[in-house]
Amino acid sequence: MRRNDRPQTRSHNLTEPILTPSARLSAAIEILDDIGARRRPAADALKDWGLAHRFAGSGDRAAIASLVYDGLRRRASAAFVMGAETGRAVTIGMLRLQRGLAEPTISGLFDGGRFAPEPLTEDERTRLKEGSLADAPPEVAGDAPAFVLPSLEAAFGDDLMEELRALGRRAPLDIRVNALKQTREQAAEALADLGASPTPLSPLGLRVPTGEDGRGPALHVDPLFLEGGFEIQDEGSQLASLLAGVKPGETVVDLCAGGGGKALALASLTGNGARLIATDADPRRLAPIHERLRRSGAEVEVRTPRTGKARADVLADLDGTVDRVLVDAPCTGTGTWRRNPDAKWRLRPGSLANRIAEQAEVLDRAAKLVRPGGKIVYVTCSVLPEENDAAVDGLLTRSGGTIVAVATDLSAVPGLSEKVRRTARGVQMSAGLTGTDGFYVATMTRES
Ligand SMILES: C[S@@+](CC[C@H](N)C(=O)[O-])C[C@H]1O[C@@H](n2cnc3c(N)ncnc32)[C@H](O)[C@@H]1O
Repeated sequence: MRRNDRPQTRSHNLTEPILTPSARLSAAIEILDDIGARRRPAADALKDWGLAHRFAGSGDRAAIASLVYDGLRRRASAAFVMGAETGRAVTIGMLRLQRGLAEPTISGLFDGGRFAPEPLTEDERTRLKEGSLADAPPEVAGDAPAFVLPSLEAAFGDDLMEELRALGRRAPLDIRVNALKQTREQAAEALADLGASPTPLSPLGLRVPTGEDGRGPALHVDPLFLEGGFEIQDEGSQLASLLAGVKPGETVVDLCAGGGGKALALASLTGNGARLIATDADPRRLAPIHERLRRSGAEVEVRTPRTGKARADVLADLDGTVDRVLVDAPCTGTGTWRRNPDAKWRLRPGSLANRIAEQAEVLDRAAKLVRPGGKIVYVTCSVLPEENDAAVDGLLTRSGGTIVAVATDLSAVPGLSEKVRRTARGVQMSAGLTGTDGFYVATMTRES
């Protein structure tokens, strides 16, 4: 159905703004202070602010969220330039570093009027004019937690600063066209009024332009989305699905299926030609998959564990028989900092250690499922070698030689081979090199 033949329920359908740009800045400052003082997730702080300010329109809320997330993207560097870690300092520094506003424009917004932030002080003006990151340490200039810097250096080498800067930018808004419903060209035509254009690497992807403040159209209420014509999925996640190399006729287990992003992609890629079985340790994470399957026409057998510990039972009949096991592992998500900047400041050494233990657990489970000659495809959205090559090495060692690493076939994605970073065991996508989230993919096979 062509777009203009049917009711239009989408586009930038946010309510008229009620707050002035200055009042939105005051709100963002308040929320950033709340996040800092109570160490709470940004989403919770934004929700609470919205509940306490019900008069604000959805357009206001979206703009304030965009300011808060931009502030989090540049939290360390903005604080360095402004010489303070308050919500106000981070917001002012962010307006210059992230949004490229000059001091007079920022001064104009901080006019001290009703609901506006207090006027800039002399010190703030000077810092805005003269402040620089030239003397900032890499973790500050690159806005990353200091404790993961050695891992990031190991991952990126000489490209460290370029990659950190790329991770500090906003992510593009990408969708994966559902090939079970239409071609990419047909979807692009249907979404032409949004300006959707092909993604650089994924043959299934379309990129939807966003506004100056990073806000995009409300795709989740788009008629084509509601008909199952596309899913919102970063290009890197689409590429990881393609690199899984699933072929029609195979029996495939998606061991960490979560809400089903990759399971849906695999069904679409194979034209429902593979036997796909999806499960997850957490039934709540799996729950959205049912509605997504209905919408998309994807055929996936979902096996829901009664509790986390019961998941082994739901797959017990498949041990030693599976052609391909996709392990889209729980990870720190360091490769997704562009879209989830809150996560980098919430990351702790303990949470990294927990994810590494979970990765070993799921890989061991995958090793039991795969048949001799079958493949395990290990995927993370992390750029930390501890969660990537080291996790693969761990399984190879524990398997006593029965599981071996093989090259990941990149031929499904023209142009990727020249762009992607090769590691000892797999391939690493990154914001700097492939322009995607930082997905890692490694392939292993069972020899006997
Ligand atoms: C990266 S997310 C999966 C995302 C999903 N594949 C997608 O594309 O939308 C990782 C998932 O692993 C699950 N998980 C964690 N430990 C697990 C385990 N031991 N066995 C199976 N799943 C596990 C988590 O509940 C989480 O949903």
